[in-house]
Amino acid sequence: MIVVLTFVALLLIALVKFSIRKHRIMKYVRHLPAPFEYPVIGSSINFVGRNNQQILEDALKMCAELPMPFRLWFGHHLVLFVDKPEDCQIILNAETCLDKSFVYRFLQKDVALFTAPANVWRPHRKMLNSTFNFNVLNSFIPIFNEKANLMVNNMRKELGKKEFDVSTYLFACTLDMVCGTTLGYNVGVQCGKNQDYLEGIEKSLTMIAQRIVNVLHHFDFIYKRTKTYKIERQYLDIAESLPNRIIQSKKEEFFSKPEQEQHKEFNENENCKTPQIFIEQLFKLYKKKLVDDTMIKDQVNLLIFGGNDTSALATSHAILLLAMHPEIQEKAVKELAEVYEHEDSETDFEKLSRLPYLEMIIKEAMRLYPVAPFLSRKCSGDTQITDCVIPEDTVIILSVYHLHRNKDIWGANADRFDPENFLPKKMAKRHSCCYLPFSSGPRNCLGMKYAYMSMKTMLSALLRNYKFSTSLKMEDLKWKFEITMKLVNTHLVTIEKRNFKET
Ligand code: HEM
Repeated sequence: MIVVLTFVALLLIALVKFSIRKHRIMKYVRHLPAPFEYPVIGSSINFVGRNNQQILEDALKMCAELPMPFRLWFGHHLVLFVDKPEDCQIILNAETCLDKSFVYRFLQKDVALFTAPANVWRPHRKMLNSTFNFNVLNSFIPIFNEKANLMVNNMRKELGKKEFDVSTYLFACTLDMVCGTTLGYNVGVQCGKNQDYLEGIEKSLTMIAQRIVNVLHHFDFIYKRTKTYKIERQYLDIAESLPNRIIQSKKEEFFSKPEQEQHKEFNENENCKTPQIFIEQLFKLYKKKLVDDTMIKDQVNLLIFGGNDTSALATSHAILLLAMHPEIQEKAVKELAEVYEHEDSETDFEKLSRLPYLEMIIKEAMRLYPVAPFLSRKCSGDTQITDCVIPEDTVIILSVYHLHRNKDIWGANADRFDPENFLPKKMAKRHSCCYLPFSSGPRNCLGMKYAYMSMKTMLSALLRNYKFSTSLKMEDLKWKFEITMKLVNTHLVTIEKRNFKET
């Protein structure tokens, strides 16, 4: 009896506290549109029992129907959706919006750059910025070449066969690339090795996404008692044990080197041929006591997760769109023919920089199908945007998907695939925050330049060797939320050998 009474009393206190807080906060945002909501639980009930596809469809529909900014209550969280470039610019650059929202907690990497609270993130970002500078990236090109060539060779077995999911090749290739450049280790996924590692990464991201959309599972004391938690843990263990083992052995290798080599700083002016592996740069920071073991593990694991999933998806979308638009595919191949002598010529930085049309294709693919359709931040202090003051503690969702399809910005044909949208003269007239596939501001994607270089290397190798076709149409495509925006249909294409020299 006492237990029940205590529970009821605590519940009442919590409710009163919540009502006072809600009353205080609502005065800032009451004038904004909102979907239907129930007392106390707000709109969260609308998401209960919905799967990852329905959740994404519901969220996209809600954002299309309600003018932004709009507000909703998700349990005790006030959530504000925005999509105006001016608002995105304010939010992504505000000191008060540098923290990530509560959903990033479910990635369970509290000290990685991607998830860390602003005070932990700030010094780390400063230290890690240089680990992705131009010369370091340039040193990765031999790894990109090797892995992309392997993918082209592996894909040969699909010649003359029926439709296959091209993304399976791209996921294996980007994982080999990102492990090669991050860990300095050949995981050999494209050679059939460590398949469980790739599966572990994919499945754990799926499980984390399922947790995000299941409100009850947000509470650790409930979630940790579920079967889903045990399965997620198993996949995470698989996904992390390989990199953790490699980190350990690389660390021993690094610290057994002579002292002067450990301290050797990367010479930025050297045209380096040896890849500047990310983990070795972290060991140098470790030696200076600027990072510890947990940070190294979290940083590396999340970098591999993030770098692999995003680049593989964006490149798969680009291939699928090119398969749907043969005339654009041919135009891209014409550009490649002006830069490369043969279908198997190696790529280098100079060649990649002479492929503006290919870059416009990648940008257009990410405009229509942004890998991260929503970005989320937590407001740590009142922040003025165009239509309201965002109160402290609000969760902000930037709808990149709607920003990228806004007809006022992209014109009446915003839903069509047209790489010419990215002609410099057209982009010059648009707001600097009209396009956010890599976010913007101080917390933008650290790997943006890396991603463009790796995606261009993969696409240029594939398009020089194969002609892609598909029976899928843009209107057939169905999407689901799995941390990133994934294609339900899968990236089904057929390939024919391309006669590149005759292009
Ligand atoms: C097409 C490929 C990629 C896309 C679309 C992409 C997109 C993004 C986005 C949208 C963010 C911000 C997320 C947020 O604010 O919630 C981000 C952050 C980040 N990305 Fe990427 N990314 C890509 C590839 C990569 C690669 C290849 C790497 C590294 C090898 C990387 C490393 C990072 C890191 C470290 C952050 C956290 C930055 C910070 O908070 O300071 N990304 N990325």
